[in-house]
Amino acid sequence: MALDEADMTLMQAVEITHGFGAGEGQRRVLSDISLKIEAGESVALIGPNGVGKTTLMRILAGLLKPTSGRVELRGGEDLHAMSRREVARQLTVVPQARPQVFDFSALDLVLMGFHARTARFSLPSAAHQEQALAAMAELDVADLADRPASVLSGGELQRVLMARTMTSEAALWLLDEPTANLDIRHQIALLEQVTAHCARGGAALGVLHDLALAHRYFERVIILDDGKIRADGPSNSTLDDALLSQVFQVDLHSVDVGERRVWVVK
Ligand SMILES: Nc1ncnc2c1ncn2[C@@H]1O[C@H](COP(=O)(O)OP(=O)(O)OP(=O)(O)O)[C@@H](O)[C@H]1O
Repeated sequence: MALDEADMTLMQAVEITHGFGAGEGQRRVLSDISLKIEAGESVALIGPNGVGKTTLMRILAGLLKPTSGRVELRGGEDLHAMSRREVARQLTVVPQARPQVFDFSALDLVLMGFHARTARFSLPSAAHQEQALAAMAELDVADLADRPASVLSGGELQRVLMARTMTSEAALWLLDEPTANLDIRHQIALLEQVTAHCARGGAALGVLHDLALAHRYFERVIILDDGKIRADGPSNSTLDDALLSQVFQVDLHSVDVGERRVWVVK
């Protein structure tokens, strides 16, 4: 049975505006952001430092309430009125900031991906342990299962958090600079998981600074500049040299290498 449009839309943000601080001193960070993410879409969010990418991701994850505007999940439900557990059934987050991981082992952290669909305080089943270890193996961190999460390196923790995302039942993955701490092999392994997830009918919105990775692994690109959406469309057309040069304020020139595209500074 084909899904109707309401089922295909995993998230819709409507006229999101956000400022930090109160009253006269409030500093506007996001203005009038509207976007929709459909099942199957891989979307990269790019833009210069400090333009509001993480702020937008936190709002879309339900971790920050916008000054005005609304975020709806499947069926038009208001994200900011839902419980964390309900939200976790629909979306999962790899945060930019290193989270507080207490005394959990790396495996415990991955098993938290099952939290939204298991009874509170229940012990993980053998099947869940197996799935968690399989996700860890995909990202080359299975041998770290028993290591305390607090001692993991930045790149190891990043891959463990991604393995947690892979065990979640949530269709929408929100990834804030998921490749930031990773070497090139692990960047590719992680982004291939994103591609596979979207091919299975999931969706992902990922903040990236690497334009070549955005072009290769994401079908759609949103460019955020000065708190506003400057462009939103297929990667091939949105990642335009003139627009990128203007937004990033350096003279960028793209070079095609087979099907891949890289950017050099002129
Ligand atoms: N809690 C806060 N209180 C006040 N200002 C904040 C807060 N969080 C973020 N900001 C400011 O909002 C602006 C946008 O920050 P944000 O982290 O969203 O940018 P970003 O696009 O993700 O940047 P980067 O590429 O450097 O990660 C910045 O100027 C930042 O200093």
